[in-house]
Amino acid sequence: MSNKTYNDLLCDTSELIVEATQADEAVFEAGSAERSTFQPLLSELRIRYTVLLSRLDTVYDQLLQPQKRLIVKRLLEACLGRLLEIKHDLVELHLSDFTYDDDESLKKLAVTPHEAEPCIPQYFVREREEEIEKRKTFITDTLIKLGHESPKQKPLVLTEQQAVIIIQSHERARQGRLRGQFMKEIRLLKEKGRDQKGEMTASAATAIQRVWRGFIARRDTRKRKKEEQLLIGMVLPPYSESKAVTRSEEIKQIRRNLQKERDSEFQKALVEIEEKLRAQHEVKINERIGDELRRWISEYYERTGKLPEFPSEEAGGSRAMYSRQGTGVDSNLSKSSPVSSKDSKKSKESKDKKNNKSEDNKNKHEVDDVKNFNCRSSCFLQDMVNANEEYEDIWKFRDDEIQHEKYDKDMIEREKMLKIEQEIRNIVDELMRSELELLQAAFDRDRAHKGKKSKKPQKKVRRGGKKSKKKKEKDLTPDRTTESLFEELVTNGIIRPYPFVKIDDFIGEKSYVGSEMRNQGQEPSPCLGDIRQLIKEYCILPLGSETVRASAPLVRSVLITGPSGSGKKMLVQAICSETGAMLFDLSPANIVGKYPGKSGLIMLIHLVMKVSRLLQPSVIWMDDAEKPFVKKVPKTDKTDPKRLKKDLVKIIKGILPEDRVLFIGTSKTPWDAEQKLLFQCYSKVIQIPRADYGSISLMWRTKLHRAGALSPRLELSCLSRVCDSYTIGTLLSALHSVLTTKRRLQLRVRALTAQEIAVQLSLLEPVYAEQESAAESWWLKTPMERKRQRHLQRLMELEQENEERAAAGK
Ligand SMILES: Nc1ncnc2c1ncn2[C@@H]1O[C@H](COP(=O)(O)OP(=O)(O)OP(=O)(O)O)[C@@H](O)[C@H]1O
Repeated sequence: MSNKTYNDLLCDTSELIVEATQADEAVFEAGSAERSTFQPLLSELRIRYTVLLSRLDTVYDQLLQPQKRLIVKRLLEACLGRLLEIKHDLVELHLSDFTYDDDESLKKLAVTPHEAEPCIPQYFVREREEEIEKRKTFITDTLIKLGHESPKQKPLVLTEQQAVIIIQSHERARQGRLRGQFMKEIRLLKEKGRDQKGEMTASAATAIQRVWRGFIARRDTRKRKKEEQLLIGMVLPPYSESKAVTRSEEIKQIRRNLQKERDSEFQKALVEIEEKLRAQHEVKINERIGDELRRWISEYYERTGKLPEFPSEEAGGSRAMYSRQGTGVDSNLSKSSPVSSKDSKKSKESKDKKNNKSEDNKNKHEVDDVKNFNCRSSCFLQDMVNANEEYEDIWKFRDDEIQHEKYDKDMIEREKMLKIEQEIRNIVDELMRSELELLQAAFDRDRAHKGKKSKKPQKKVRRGGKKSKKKKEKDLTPDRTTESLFEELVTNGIIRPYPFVKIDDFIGEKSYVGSEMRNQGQEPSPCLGDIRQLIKEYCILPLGSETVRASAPLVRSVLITGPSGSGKKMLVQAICSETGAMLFDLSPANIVGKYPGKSGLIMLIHLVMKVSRLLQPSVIWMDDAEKPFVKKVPKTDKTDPKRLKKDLVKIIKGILPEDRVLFIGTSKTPWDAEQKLLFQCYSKVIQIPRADYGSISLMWRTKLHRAGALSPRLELSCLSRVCDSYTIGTLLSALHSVLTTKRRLQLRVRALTAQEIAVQLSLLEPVYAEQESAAESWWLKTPMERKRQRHLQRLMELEQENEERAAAGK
């Protein structure tokens, strides 16, 4: 696709951003309202931002102009951040982590449920490709050095003679088989000839013709039927990448390479233009600012009879001094965002409410809290509006096709001039400050006053005081390089390599009736597709971007639970792969015998916390997460699982918003743990539910199609029905045992049947009803679920009270 395609797409997206942000601001203006009012509004906004995210991702991935890309990235990150904020608002609204899309909103925006699932921006990994590759190679090399991992198998290298011998032997075998077949046919013919005495008659020729024509006609009909079924989507096309898709991927890659070229040209130009401008203007600007300032100070002195106070650099320097003494308040400073002004109003309202202590009002507040909802203020909305306005002002109506999407020199010059002027102003300000101090001292001496203390040192002390409040962790390894710490953790098996898994490979349908059920007052059970979306929203999207992680609602730790084979490990690997994260394995079984003793444990925790920050984004993973908190350790367990019991909370609480570090626990039997301690550690709990019919059916269709084993003879719906108590992992292992190499070769002549898989499945373990009911009753004890139940109960009580009051009034 061409530059024009992506520029047009960006233009359209910009218009959609205006629509979305206006709708968003309207929601903020609504203030506090009933919970039911917010549901469709927030759901619609979530879908809008999801669509925007995927459009902006496409544009950012393919756009060439480097300066335009900077704005697109700002838009992309703001959109991502706002999407996460809305998600957390929806969670607060429903008091459930699962947020089902409103049917009406989907229809209104003409979006399918699949499109309403957020995509993972490609830049998360693409912009760090080299770094990720280097780290992977480092891990593999270290492991090979230690003899843990066998080196990759080298491709088979043959001499010409060896190759000829292999081809010859295969060719001779083929000829032999052909000759054998030929001889067999001759023998059969001879035998037939012996039986049928007499010559072939004309009726025999007709019989042959009839059979042959029938065969041809049936074959053509079958072919036409298949084509028609393919056209209307009743049958899936054979699993092979189409040429058009391959070609479009190639073109995309060419554009990405071109993008890199444009970017390096841009970076080079930034340096060159800055140097040139400095050489031309530095001295002149220096003199101009100096003269201006001196003139202004002397005028001020003449007007007021005293010397002005010079603001510090953080307070804006001489620019702030002009605006403060001149027109009054700086217009920029006074301009506050609609969102924040709303907030201040809201906070004023809430303060007023607090002051009112009458009994009636107290009651009303409680009712308000239960029935009403208030959206949290946004850190991203204003930035998105600003970036979009900037795009509209600078780029929307410009035709860059002529310049082949190269950097804009004038823009760089303007920006660099501003930067240089600011830098010089800071230097001149510093000079002026000392000149003013000298003048003030001389002035005071003249008037026989004691010199006033300047404010600057005082401020310094205060600021220093503030900083010292922050507790600094003791660095136990101050003299070691990151590389040596990295190597140590790899050697000890704490940092582990992981296979590349895409989150979209986690197969599952979404719940299509979720929103409808909620409207009817029932709580729907999520499907596997909803779990995939939740993992994206809580784990992948915040971890991938530094800006988003710093300002979006913080999720420090997640507990993923589910029976064996439900895909817990797969999800952890997908989180790491999609964000290019380092995987630290703190599973009890993995740390047995490593870093022994109390001091060893302190060192282990220190290393994990330090290196995970240095190599961020990082995922700290603990399998069998319930084990540190079990009440009684079985005697057969030699792993000392309680080693980390006391320190886990410390590790998790030590993750700050600016650290792109996520703690993930996975567990098969979370109910074995002491619940209070478990929930102290994990702020979010994701339980993988029993595989639903839709997800199982989708999984069979996808996997069998890929294996080339899908045929009309295979009863897919029957097969999906009998699989309903197995996890996807178990189903896949059954398929794997059925589809041996020999069976694969037979597929063309003997199609796979559901029975074959079902027989294999009967040998494997399903998820037993006891385990399912244990999981269900445990789920009711999770903090979010408890909160939801309390809320529902309070709502019912209030309704009852109202009814009673109404009855008493009558
Ligand atoms: N929804 C799914 N879509 C595709 N593959 C899946 C899905 N769920 C599980 N799998 C596959 O099933 C296999 C087992 O999954 P995994 O090892 O992640 O399960 P687990 O829950 O960690 O099991 P355990 O608790 O026994 O360690 C993996 O090959 C994984 O790819």
